[in-house]
Amino acid sequence: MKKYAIIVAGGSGQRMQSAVPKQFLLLQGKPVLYHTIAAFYQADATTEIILVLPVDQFSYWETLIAGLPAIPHRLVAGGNSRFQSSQQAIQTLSEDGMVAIHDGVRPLIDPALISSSFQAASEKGNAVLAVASKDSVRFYSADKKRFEHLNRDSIRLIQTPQIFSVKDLKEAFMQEYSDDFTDDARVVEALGIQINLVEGSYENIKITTPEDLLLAEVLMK
Ligand SMILES: Nc1ccn([C@@H]2O[C@H](COP(=O)(O)OP(=O)(O)OP(=O)(O)O)[C@@H](O)[C@H]2O)c(=O)n1
Ligand SMILES: C[C@](O)(CO)[C@H](O)COP(=O)(O)O
Repeated sequence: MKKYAIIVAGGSGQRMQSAVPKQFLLLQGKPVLYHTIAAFYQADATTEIILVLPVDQFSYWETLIAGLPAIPHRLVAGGNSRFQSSQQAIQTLSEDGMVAIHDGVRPLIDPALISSSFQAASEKGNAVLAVASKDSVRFYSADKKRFEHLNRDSIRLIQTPQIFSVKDLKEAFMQEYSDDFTDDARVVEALGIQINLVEGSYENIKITTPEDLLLAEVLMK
């Protein structure tokens, strides 16, 4: 089975507010993004890795990785939204197979979890990583105009990678954009396809705000 990994890193990192785009910040002396693609390469070196970056960051990225062990990958230009960034990469897929879409800023993904998730996706049609909430949860009731308690056992926090067939992704990303397309699973689900959640990892954090980088540095040791 042909495997692809689309690593989306086309965002602008507004919540991080760093001078250097967050995907290029260093963890253990290497760019966040390098750790991320290395995990997919380590999971299976035959996976075709597609890296989505803003086009004006292509040359900076090439400079950054020049002295590091080479990991084969190709670059695709990102779009204005995460949906568009995934879409641009999906349009370049030429063979049937399974595709893991993963946030470039989740560098702590475990290669073993990547492999087991590809296996789950090939058996069930798709696989989306998720973890239970460790905190109590409330949701806003627009009717009652207040936050109400929710049983946390009924909640899952969604992570990446999210793995689908090339066929389902190509069809899903022909749909018109909707505001609730906050992840690729929601786009595929909008076709009427059931999403198969698999156990993610609390270490698979997304580097979103400055304290996440400190945590990632500790977890990586
Ligand atoms: N137009 C976009 C927006 C986001 N992403 C990617 O989607 C992942 C998750 O998004 P997030 O953490 O929100 O990154 P940013 O959009 O960069 O951050 P922010 O929302 O704080 O601006 C990131 O790897 C980000 O680069 C992308 O490829 N293209
Ligand atoms: C895809 C994602 O990481 C799943 O948790 C998340 O939805 C990305 O959201 P963001 O607003 O782009 O950070």
